[in-house]
Amino acid sequence: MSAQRAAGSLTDCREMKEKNPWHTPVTISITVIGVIAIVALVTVAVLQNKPVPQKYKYGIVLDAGSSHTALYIYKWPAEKDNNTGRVEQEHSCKVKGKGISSYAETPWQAGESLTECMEDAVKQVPTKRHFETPLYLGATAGMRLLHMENSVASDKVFQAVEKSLQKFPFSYQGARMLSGQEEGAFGWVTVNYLDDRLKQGLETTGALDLGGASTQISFVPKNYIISESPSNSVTFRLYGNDYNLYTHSFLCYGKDQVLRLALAHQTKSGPGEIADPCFHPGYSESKNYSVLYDSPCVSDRKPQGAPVTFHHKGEGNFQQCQEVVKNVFNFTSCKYSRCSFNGVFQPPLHGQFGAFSAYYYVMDFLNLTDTSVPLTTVKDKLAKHCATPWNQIIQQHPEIHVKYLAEYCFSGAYILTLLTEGYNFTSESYSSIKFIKKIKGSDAGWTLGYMLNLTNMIPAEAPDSPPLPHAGYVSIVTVIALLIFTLFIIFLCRFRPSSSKQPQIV
Ligand SMILES: O=P(O)(O)OP(=O)(O)OP(=O)(O)OC[C@H]1O[C@@H](n2cnc3c(O)ncnc32)[C@H](O)[C@@H]1O
Ligand SMILES: [Ca+2]
Repeated sequence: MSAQRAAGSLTDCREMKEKNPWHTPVTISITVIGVIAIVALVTVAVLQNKPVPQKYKYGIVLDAGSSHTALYIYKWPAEKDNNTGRVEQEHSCKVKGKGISSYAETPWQAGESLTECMEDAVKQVPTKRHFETPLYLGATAGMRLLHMENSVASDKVFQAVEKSLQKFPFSYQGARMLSGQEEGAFGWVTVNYLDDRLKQGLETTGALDLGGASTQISFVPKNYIISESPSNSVTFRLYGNDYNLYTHSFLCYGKDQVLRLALAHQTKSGPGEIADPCFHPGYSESKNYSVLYDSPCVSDRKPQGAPVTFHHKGEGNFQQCQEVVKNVFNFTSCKYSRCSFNGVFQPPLHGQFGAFSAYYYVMDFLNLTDTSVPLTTVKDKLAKHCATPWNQIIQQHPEIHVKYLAEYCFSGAYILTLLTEGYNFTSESYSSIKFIKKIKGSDAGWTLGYMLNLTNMIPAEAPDSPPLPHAGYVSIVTVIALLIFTLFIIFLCRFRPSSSKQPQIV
């Protein structure tokens, strides 16, 4: 039946065409107008929704660390700063010289030291964006120690830095000291933001940061209540998910301060010579007692009647070095259900970890960033490195700073002891640590998390579902246009204007 009807209507259409050829002026005009209208509709839709060249906004953060200062420039799409655009690192600049806390006696030099990188930033950020680009400086453990030692001196350093930064055309937002808790938490935010774990609500990665003067551990424990030590708990609501983060910063447990602690332990009785298992055989340097003890981390341990200098000699014995390093930890007291060291609460480790800063520098130099290598092999490799004569080490690595070269054996031993004895990583869980420097082109560290927080760039609630993507939009408009076109042709075919039929009937 339906086939007959279809055949019938085809015949009708043919008959009509024979009687009323399609090329009458009216039909041609209507068809041309229809086609033009549809082409115009599709063109406008495509052009209107075509991605325009991206414009960016910028933000600058200065990381005033204990050993040095670094400047980071971040950028994000200008139209999407309502929490949907991705923030990424555009540029970084390493300030020449030491950290700002080292200018306690000449504070103006702390401000001066930042000039070169700031001038670089002026060139990197497009001029028309300068005035709206926020500029932050955050100081970490070096300034915390200076503040403890001499708060007047630390205030003067901040004033000098502030004066220097305000001279630049950016939107200066202040220079301040971060608490250890903030440093740990923002490092965790950075790592998980860059990995897209927060937006997607995926299981988060813990963050391990090893600086020169302090070290941080931050992770979300599994089914473990942190409330027994509220100072270690930070709660966040990000993209609609709640996070209860454990974080702790150990002041004086950065790699430079621990080296002082370890040396101080070996110079208890103030000898003129120290045979140090953590330095290479053949290493021999004359060092100053007052320089070694010039830090609140060790100042109370200075031996009475010590000579002015001591002779620091390398022995190159990894096992003995580990024993020396263990002495800087206190494992005896713990008033909580469980502790890491020095009586600090720590819940059981959970999940994957990203280890950055000195963790990366040291393990990268030692070729030990591959954590699929068993811990025993790591220790064997480190033992070999420590036993290598100093003159051979210098010859093999002429391009590396001698101070760093001399300390890799010690630093490697410290890192392994901190991870295993300090934080309780086992041979199995050690493989859950990834030694990282950058994630998708941005440096791992607290600065990005700090800026995201201060600019409210991570919303507490998940943003509304994104609008239709460009391709989807164009496809839908094209399909609708084709449908209209088809209906139009059918209409032309079947319902011709009666005025053109009339004369034929007559
Ligand atoms: O977090 P704080 O404690 O304030 O310190 P920082 O921010 O200055 O610390 P960094 O992470 O920059 O560096 C950590 C340590 O690594 C050292 N360091 C930097 N680059 C290194 C490299 O290439 N090899 C070895 N050590 C390096 C540096 O001197 C510090 O002692
Ligand atoms: Ca740091």
